[in-house]
Amino acid sequence: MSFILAPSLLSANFLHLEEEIEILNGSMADRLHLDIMDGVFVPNISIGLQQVKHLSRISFKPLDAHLMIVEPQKFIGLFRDFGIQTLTIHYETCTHLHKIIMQIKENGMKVGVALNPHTPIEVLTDVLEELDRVLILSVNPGFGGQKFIPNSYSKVSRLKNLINKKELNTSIEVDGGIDIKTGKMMLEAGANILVVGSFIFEAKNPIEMIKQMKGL
Ligand SMILES: O=C(CO)[C@H](O)[C@H](O)COP(=O)(O)O
Ligand SMILES: [Co+2]
Repeated sequence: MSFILAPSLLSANFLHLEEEIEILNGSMADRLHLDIMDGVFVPNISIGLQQVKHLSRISFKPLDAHLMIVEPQKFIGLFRDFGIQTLTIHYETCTHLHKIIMQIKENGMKVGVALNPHTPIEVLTDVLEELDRVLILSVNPGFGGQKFIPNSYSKVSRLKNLINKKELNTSIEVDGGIDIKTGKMMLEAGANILVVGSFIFEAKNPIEMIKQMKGL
């Protein structure tokens, strides 16, 4: 099946990020997923803006930023300057969601909206036309290595139906607890972008694991 594989750097070795990026540069990964956390929207803090700036200089892969931060609109220009290709914001952090979506597009980036596990897909009905992708969180955001929430399967398949009904080609990205088994399930449900963190970085040979996943 043709799909996009985006390793999440969250589970990489943060003491050796440069080497980790070099490994990914030489792998079959399609894109790189950067989890940005603020300790407010989610109970964790990950990488900061300076790290994103430097990572973007050495990555050969296009970069996606998954913003788990309040007031994401404050940082749109900075992420654009760092060369981020797709900026994904959380529905739950945006009072003026439509306005922020348009600001991201005006800044020349592709735009995604992420939904927490408890947030129904219907909240996006009136902005779906504006989106390049919807990110379905299949764990509660904040940490890598969590267990996949099975309800995400029907959520993706309902979203796929809504996208088809509206005759759109919006991408569906799934993030959290993805491995060979859950990844296959989600592709069957209608996802076309898989974000994979711990399953790749905790593998004995991450390059081989990426290759194996690409073969799904
Ligand atoms: O957004 C995230 C957590 O909030 C991460 O992208 C996600 O959890 C990936 O890690 P894993 O594949 O280990 O679940
Ligand atoms: Co993520």
